Amino acid sequence: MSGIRLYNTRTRQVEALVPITPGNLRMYVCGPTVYDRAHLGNARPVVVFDTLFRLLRHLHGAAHVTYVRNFTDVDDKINAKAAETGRPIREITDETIGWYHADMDALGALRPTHEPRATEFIGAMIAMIGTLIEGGHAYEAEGHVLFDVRSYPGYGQLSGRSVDDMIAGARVEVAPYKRDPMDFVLWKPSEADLPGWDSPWGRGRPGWHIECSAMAHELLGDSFDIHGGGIDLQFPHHENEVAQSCCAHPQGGFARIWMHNEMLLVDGRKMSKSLGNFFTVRDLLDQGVPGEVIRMVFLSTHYGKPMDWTRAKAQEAEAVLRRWRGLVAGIEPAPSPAPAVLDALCDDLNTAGALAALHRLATEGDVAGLLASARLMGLLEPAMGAWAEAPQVPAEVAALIERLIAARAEARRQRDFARADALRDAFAAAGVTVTDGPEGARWEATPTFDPSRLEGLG
Ligand SMILES: Nc1ncnc2c1ncn2[C@@H]1O[C@H](COP(=O)(O)OP(=O)(O)OP(=O)(O)O)[C@@H](O)[C@H]1O
Ligand SMILES: [Zn+2]
Repeated sequence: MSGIRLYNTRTRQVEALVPITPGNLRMYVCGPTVYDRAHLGNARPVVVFDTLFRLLRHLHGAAHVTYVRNFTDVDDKINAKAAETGRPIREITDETIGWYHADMDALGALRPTHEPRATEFIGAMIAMIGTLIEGGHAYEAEGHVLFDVRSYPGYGQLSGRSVDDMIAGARVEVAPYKRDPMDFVLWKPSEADLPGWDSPWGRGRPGWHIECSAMAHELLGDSFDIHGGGIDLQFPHHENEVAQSCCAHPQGGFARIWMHNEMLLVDGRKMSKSLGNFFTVRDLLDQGVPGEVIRMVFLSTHYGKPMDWTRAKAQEAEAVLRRWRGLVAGIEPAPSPAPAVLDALCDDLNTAGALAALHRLATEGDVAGLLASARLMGLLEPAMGAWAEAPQVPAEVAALIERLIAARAEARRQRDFARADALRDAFAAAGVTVTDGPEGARWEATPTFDPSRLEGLG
């Protein structure tokens, strides 16, 4: 086997992944800012880097791979949400992290080795900013600390632009306290009503970029193997991370390989909160699209290509997964994944090629190989298959269930609890779960579905 090759945004070529420290592969991926449900675009890097994480664990052993994905839990968008809702920040961030875990678990994403919260690493950020000031790479002005981009000759290398081009092309915030318009904030003052920590520069809070540099350094060291995130973060976020980390720890190289996933688009534009053209992962799950289907749709396009979400893609993925789940029922997985699947994944994470290889295994009847290989990609896991076992409900039975749910609601309104309870018991006997929610009751047929138990109730 040839080992993993990955496209490195920094060098603009495909390179072999050779661990910096044998037996200790390290990956950092920028995680979410936690103030709202993740939209489907936010899930793309999760699935992409989870698939890479699984491949690395397979090749190097689970104990030899460290994957860090942070939570940005100090940010002006979070402050705005707290001001708007009157809720405590910690309550908002805790709730959002809970949602994030539930939604990404549903996509079959493994939890990273470490999920640091930025607020737990403020000390490391302050120390790093201090080092940058001492080294002549940052300066204090009007309670702010700014990074001096002209002090780092490598600035712009990751995104392939010169500082002067960036100034011309980017919307940079001009502020009187900046020496250069490209200089960016490491630390900013906090008014009394905003979260703040004591620092040598007064009570304040960190800028977004220093959060990732400090957490990556604390958990992974001066140099590590892979840094990932969406291509929308390449500039300025990742360019700034490189500048901060390489200037504070010049003995290290920070990230060796930079990997960027392309965007999930809606009508040709990036799905994003600011454009308002988004739907959440939870929306799809609530509509009955299984997490495994969402994962398969992502895997069917190479991470380096833009893609969109369509109903047709979801239906196609669902049909394939249903067929494969039928084929592997009761089968033990082969001891190892098929070489063709591994080769495709090692080739710059060619997930579309790997899925094509899965199709060939299915056609050739190698179901044990299909199962082992699919599981390497986070598909056909037993825990994710409940949806595929759910029986198909004929339209007239579905209509009967809807009528009975309405009848139960009516019985409750009439305080006819005997009738309401009889209907509840009948649903249970028929293997239909009914969940009451804010938008009314939702129902689902379970594997023990037996519509005959509903006869004579309507
Ligand atoms: N449309 C998209 N397609 C793919 N990845 C995306 C998309 N939008 C955001 N991401 C990625 O999601 C991850 C989490 O980002 P974050 O929580 O900062 O959201 P965001 O970029 O602020 O989203 P938005 O732009 O909608 O506000 C990042 O790696 C980012 O690159
Ligand atoms: Zn980051």
